[in-house]
Parts: sequence; structure tokens; C-alpha cells
Amino acid sequence: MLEKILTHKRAELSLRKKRCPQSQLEASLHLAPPPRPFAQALRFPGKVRIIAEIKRASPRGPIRPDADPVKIARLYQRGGAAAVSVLVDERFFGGKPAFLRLVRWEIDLPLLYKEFVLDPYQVYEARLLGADAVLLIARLLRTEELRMLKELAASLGMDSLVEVHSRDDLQKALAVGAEFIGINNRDLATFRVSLQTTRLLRPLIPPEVVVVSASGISSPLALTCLREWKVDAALIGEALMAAPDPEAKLRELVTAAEGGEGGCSE
Ligand SMILES: O=P(O)(O)OC[C@@H](O)[C@@H](O)c1c[nH]c2ccccc12
Repeated sequence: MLEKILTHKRAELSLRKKRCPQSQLEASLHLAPPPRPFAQALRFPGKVRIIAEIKRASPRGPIRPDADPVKIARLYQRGGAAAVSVLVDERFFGGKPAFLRLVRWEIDLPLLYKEFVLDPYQVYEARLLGADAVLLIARLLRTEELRMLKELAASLGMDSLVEVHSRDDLQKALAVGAEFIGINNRDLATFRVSLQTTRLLRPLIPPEVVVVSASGISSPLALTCLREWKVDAALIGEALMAAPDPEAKLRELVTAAEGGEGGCSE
């Protein structure tokens, strides 16, 4: 599946570059709303902050296919999210780049451009749409590519959330000096999810790095564990998007993330 996504993404990119060349994106950057700090908005020792994700579908199928991204963004802001992640991939995740621009007008929270970023073109696009951070998946990029994209994002005022799933990925992230790391509990090739990925990789990350745990987080108990493991933030998509009342679900999770009762029994 991952190969299929990447093949499609490369074809899509070459088409989009023809329609709107990178030079045009670069020339329009002055029109973008100014970038805001993303990673630092998540630092709250003793608490886990929540990055709520707007995700209408996943490669496994539809989640909330007709969801209005603007309405969901408003619910997320009201429900206590610290930041919002917007899926922009259309083919596999039901997103659209335009969602990010619409959400940027609607709410004040920092925004993450959630995409399979392979090319500088996408980093310029992210900024033009109003993103404050971009996702860079270590597994998909060589160390030098990762470094180059991270530096480009920084030069445009954005943070890079470097996503890791293994020790090899983490080594790459640390080699490029990532100060913002996302541990993906889901293996992108097999879709298997385990919170243990966070438990195992967290201690290998230096304390000054802002750490996010992503994927498969759906219960107050999971948040209690993440708090015990000293993770700064949890990135949550499906559990919120699939809930009958996403705002109520978010409030329930925020309460646990800020220090509810009970210990982690994982
Ligand atoms: O819906 P979940 O299980 O809460 O997961 C959210 C997020 O972690 C997931 O959407 C994700 C993590 N890394 C990605 C890379 C590309 C696309 C999507 C993702």
C-alpha cells in the first residue's frame, strides 16, 4: 500500500508542477498568512496536549466522508485541541490542500500540513496555504533529503514534525537535528498499530525535543500512559472523526490528557 501511495503521489506531483510551477508558488509566498510557532505550543510539562486531525478517510476506507473541514475545525477548537492537523492527500485520505486554507481562516490554532512530503514543492505549498508545520516521514526520505526539506521549512518559518516508527528512522531524525519528533504507532507498510512503539522509542529521544505520539490513540487510558511516558502531545484522527460527537469525544480525551485519575497498565 505504501508503494502505491508513493507512486500515485509522484505522478500527482509532476502533474501539479506542470499546472502551477514552483516558481509561481514561490512568487506568491508574500500572500500567505504569517507562520506561528507550532512545536512550542505543545510544551506543557506534566500534561499531554492534543493535536486533532481532520481526516475524512484512510486507505482502509471512509471514516466521515462528507465531513465539512471548517465545521470540524471549529469543534476541535471548542473542544480544547492545542493544534490541528489537516490531511491534504485526496486519493487515499479524502483531503484537499484547500481544506488547510479554509481552516486557517476559521480558527486560531497552529496547523500541520499532513501529507506525504517528497519534494520542496509541497513545502512551498504548505506555507502558501497557511501551514505552521509540515510532516516529514523519515522512512520515505534519505537523510540528506530530510535535512534539505527541514531546512527549507525552517527558512519559511515552519516547524518540521519528523515522523519515526523505528530506531533507524529515529537515527535519521536525530542526525538532522530534529527538535520536533512524531512517533507513529502505526507501521505505514502493514497498518498494524501498537502504543508500545511510543513506549520503546520515547526514552531514546533527548529531553529537549518536543515529542508527539501518533495513531491508534482512542481512549482516556492511552492518554494516561502517554502522560506517564512523558510525551508532549498526542495526534488523534480517527477516534475523533468516527465519533458521533467529535467535540464531546475530544473533551473526554483532553480531560485524561491533562491529568485524570488512574495509572497506565500497559
Ligand atoms: O487516525 P489515527 O489512528 O488517530 O491516526 C492519526 C495520524 O497519526 C495518521 O493519520 C497518520 C500518521 N502518519 C501519517 C502519515 C500520512 C498520513 C496519515 C498519517
